[in-house]
Amino acid sequence: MADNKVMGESTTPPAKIGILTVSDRASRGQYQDQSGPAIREYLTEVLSTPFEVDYRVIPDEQALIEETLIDMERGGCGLILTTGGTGPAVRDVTPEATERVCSRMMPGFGELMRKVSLEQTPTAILSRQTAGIRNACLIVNLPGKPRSIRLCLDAVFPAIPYCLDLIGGPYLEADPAKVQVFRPAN
Ligand SMILES: Nc1ncnc2c1ncn2[C@@H]1O[C@H](COP(=O)(O)OP(=O)(O)OP(=O)(O)O)[C@@H](O)[C@H]1O
Ligand SMILES: Nc1nc2c(c(=O)[nH]1)N[C@H]1C(S)=C(S)[C@@H](COP(=O)(O)O)O[C@H]1N2
Repeated sequence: MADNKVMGESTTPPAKIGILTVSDRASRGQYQDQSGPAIREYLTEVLSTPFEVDYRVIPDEQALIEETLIDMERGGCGLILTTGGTGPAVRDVTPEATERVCSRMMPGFGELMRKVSLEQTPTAILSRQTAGIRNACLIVNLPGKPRSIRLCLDAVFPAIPYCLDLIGGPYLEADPAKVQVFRPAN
């Protein structure tokens, strides 16, 4: 029994998680990206299963966002968290890129993040953040503001491991003291 557990643990590869910062200015080095590192810090804090990160910073160019999401998914990412480019400005195109590469959308993620964000700031209504599924990969948009990252992830993270189970993605467990993930008993 114990041997099986050790064998199982040693053969399960770490989950691969993409962190994609979409920001013209961060990609040009005009300011340092804080939102991507905030996502990585959050994952490190809450996840109790091993994971590795594919982190990239790119400008708000729809074709490039699509190519990068596809490349991350083909590279084995089972979860991709984007930040930035969800607003109404002309160059904000992350939701469009997400929709283009996904076969199915998961609108509940954006709805819940906007709900909790609106409790803190009225400008949350301006985020068009969404989520969707490409093959066995879940893509979730977060707003660009560094302070939005923890709030939004605290709201939707409980749903992410079970969603990944259902689409054949990587198995994730979280520290229950940090995030209570929900999985039905059967
Ligand atoms: N990834 C980030 N890292 C650090 N600060 C950020 C980041 N994204 C946004 N911000 C901060 O939030 C402010 C407003 O965010 P907003 O979403 O409007 O960014 P933006 O102006 O669209 O970014 P960009 O022009 O670089 O694409 C920015 O001026 C910046 O101070
Ligand atoms: N939690 C939270 N959500 C938020 C914000 C915020 O500060 N906190 N900023 C809003 C603002 S001002 C904008 S314009 C939109 C889109 O931001 P983005 O284009 O950087 O994704 O997210 C909104 N959602």
